[in-house]
Amino acid sequence: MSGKPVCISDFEDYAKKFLPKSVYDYYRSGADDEETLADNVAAFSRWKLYPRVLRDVSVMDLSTSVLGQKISMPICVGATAMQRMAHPDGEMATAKACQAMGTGMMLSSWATSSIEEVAEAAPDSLRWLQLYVYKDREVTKSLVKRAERAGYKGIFVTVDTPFLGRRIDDVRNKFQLPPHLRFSTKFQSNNKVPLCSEMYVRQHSFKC
Ligand SMILES: Cc1cc2nc3c(=O)[nH]c(=O)nc-3n(C[C@H](O)[C@H](O)[C@H](O)COP(=O)(O)O)c2cc1C
Repeated sequence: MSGKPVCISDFEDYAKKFLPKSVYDYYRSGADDEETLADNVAAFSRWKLYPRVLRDVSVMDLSTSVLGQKISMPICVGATAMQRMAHPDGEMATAKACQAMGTGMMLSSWATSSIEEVAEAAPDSLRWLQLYVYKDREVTKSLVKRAERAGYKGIFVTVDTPFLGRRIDDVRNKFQLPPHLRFSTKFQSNNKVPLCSEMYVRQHSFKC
């Protein structure tokens, strides 16, 4: 790659060159044999955009709405943990970019910038909070309250992590959050990837 990255594979090459190996591996890798990761990539490549010719494209509008909020295009940023490992501005920079582009961002429960820092950095951005349901319901409640106070417009409850998938690269690298960073939810006392089975509800159902 020469010059600035222009497509996703360029960004992957760029990240591989500049990030510490364990950080790059965390962002890149999937669980076990990475079959689901490969399936997801294949699924995206099955989407085709059909060109339509002889249409008036002098004015183009990709805007749509999600959960009642207008966004400039049908693309938002999903929850992705520990963004300050890649850049000191981390999640705050992502929120600013989403604000500039007029689209939404979901802040991870494993963010390295706090709910309030992200809101302050991009006050006009459309923000949601991704939430794991903690066994300690007071912890869960306080996260929801903080998000509400900081102007987040919704909560996305993640229920697929009562156990974390075994990411082989992370096991090999003994991955943990670099010592200069902290999990911003403050409910994690060390830099190890949260022990989901200890902290989070495992009997997710409509009855729990
Ligand atoms: C590096 C990385 C970190 C992620 N962190 C979170 C997270 O903290 N919380 C969460 O609910 N999902 C997390 N996800 C899952 C994504 O939000 C998303 O659901 C998943 O990557 C599938 O979407 P995709 O096919 O567009 O990548 C993460 C994914 C990646 C690749």
